Amino acid sequence: MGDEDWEAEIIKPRMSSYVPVFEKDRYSSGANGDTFNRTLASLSEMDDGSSRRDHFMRSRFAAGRSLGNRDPGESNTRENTSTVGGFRVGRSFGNRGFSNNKFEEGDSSGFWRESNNDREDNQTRNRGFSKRGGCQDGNDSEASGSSRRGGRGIFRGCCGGFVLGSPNSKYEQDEGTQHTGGIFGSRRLALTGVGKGDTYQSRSGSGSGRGGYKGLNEEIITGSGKNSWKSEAKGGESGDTQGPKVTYIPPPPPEDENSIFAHYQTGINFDKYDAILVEVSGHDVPPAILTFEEANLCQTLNSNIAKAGYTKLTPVQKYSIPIILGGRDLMACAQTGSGKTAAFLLPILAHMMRDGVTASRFKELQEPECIIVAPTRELISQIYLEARKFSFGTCVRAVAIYGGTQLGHSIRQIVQGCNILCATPGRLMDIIRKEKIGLRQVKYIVLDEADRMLDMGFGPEMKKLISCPGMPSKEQRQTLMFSATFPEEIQRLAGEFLKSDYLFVAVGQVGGACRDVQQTILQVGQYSKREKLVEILRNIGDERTMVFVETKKKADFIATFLCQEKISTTSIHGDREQREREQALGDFRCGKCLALVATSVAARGLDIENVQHVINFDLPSTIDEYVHRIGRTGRCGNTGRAISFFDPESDGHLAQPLVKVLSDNYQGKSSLNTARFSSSQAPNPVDDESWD
Ligand SMILES: Nc1ncnc2c1ncn2[C@@H]1O[C@H](COP(=O)(O)OP(=O)(O)OP(=O)(O)O)[C@@H](O)[C@H]1O
Repeated sequence: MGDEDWEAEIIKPRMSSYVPVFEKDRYSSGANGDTFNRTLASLSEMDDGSSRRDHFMRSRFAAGRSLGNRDPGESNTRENTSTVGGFRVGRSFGNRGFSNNKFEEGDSSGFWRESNNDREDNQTRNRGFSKRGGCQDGNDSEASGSSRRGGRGIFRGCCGGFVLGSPNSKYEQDEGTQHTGGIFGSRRLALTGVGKGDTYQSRSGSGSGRGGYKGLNEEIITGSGKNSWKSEAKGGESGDTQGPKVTYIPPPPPEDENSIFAHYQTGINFDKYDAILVEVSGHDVPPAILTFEEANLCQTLNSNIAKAGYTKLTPVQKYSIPIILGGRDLMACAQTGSGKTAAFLLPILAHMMRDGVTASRFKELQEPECIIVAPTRELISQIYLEARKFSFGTCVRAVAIYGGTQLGHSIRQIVQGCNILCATPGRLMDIIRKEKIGLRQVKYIVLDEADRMLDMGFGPEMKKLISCPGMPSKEQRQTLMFSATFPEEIQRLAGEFLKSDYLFVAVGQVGGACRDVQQTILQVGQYSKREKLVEILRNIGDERTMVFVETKKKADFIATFLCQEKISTTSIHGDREQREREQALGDFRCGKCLALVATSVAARGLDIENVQHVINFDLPSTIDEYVHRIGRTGRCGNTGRAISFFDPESDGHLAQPLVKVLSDNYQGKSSLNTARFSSSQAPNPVDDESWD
């Protein structure tokens, strides 16, 4: 594609922008609280197209909020409170050029064009494959569809290598779908070659599988590792109906204080959070706090905060904590890695301490006061660990329940006492349906990554949850929704779930990428991606990298490929057993594997120390997903890098929003919240994934 073609591509109006409703008297604030009046970010500064879109989106937003019995016109008069600071504009677009976010090679498209000779490329690959050896012909039938998982045992015996049933070009096209026999045949090899021992074994004592793949005496009795929330919701794990029965019991997390409070350091840009503009929309906004002391938390909480290494609030915490302490419903949107979890956990815990809840294993029915729902098992697990950390030494007990683990284990965890229930949607509904918990005491519902849950089709389940028998009405409970992106559907949901006087906190640019992540886009054709990936990973050396691909099969394939290239790699995706997923994360966290190949299942929320790089081997189908993925690096003031392979053939629809995200990050506009990119027009990215 020539430059002209490229430009033609990027100006195609494929995505719409979004502006939350901040109209008159808008004033904004930096997270450090000095105030100034600011006129509405001038829409006229924007091009006509975006102004029109923004106008459109504002109407949508107003409509969404009116669902909660609001006067439909109210959104336009909604008070907006903020303080100032404004974005530090120091990342000068002019002076530093693209030093923070790179469009390499500076052609008019701004994208770096890799020299790309497909024929040469294919030849190279041919050589590569034959050199690697281990390639076997055919036998695709073993790989096919539903029999694949049952076939793991068969493949276990394979000695690895790729199965090639076709020339490379065909193979490349099919790698995600056709040759799983080869992929799974080589899975064991992949991780065996990589792992220097099996961390899982040492944790669980079960399974002889190497490097995360299913061991011979694997406990899981399932025809599928894919225990989607849907199957669970139908009783899939309960044993009541047909479906896989999962017996995996996750190893308990370490209980010593050092492990509970283990944390990584905030980065050099942590203090720059203060310069981020914060907007609060709604009436009677409580003033932001500037220090933890101002939150007036009890001594134990303060001590836990100190032990966790938190000395200073992040912007989302400065605003959200007083709002939640004030009993208000909240929707908060803040950049990835900026401390949203503590922003909701701390005030909830403070209330619980004040109200005096006590977990007791002697209660006949456990009735949690707080339910936290998030879309993925790993994220729930992480939130649970945070809850356990902050509630350390208190009478509050947090419990995590999620799919892919034995239902009985979840129930046993609950009956030992449960004040804060952290759950994936499928498992939660299963437990509720089985009447293993009572809902009458629920005072707080937190929907983390709420937009993702909607994307995944959890909307009806979320609605079911709030209308379950016994669940206090929204007037009787506090409902909190958090995310780093903010599509319009979520605003509609907010109208249903939240009280009509809820507050909306937007930190930085809604839907914007974390500014501490240097973004690079490389134009790489499908057939050159693997070579490019290896080249980059070799240059990266010892630094931890997450590689995102589009499909589960491709994740295995690429992980295997990298292992064969002697790059220690593991993979995580929805077709892996939960045990395998946890082992993969564990291996990556502890540095045993330097690369983690993942599908979007790992795009959200995961907080892994020292992930210095994210590589989008395949770009996701939506810009929101892109923002979440690259947010796995550059967390908590640390810097990170994201490199994305852009294939004009398949990623054309992302060109325009990518350009916008990158240029917004550069410019450090003070006109924040002026745009975001709707994911609604893009295909749903979750088809290939299971999320419970
Ligand atoms: N005030 C603070 N001081 C120091 N560290 C903090 C503070 N707040 C949060 N952190 C740490 O920053 C990291 C990121 O926090 P968290 O996972 O809550 O971010 P997030 O905003 O939820 O990210 P994402 O959007 O990706 O889910 C965590 O390791 C957390 O412990």
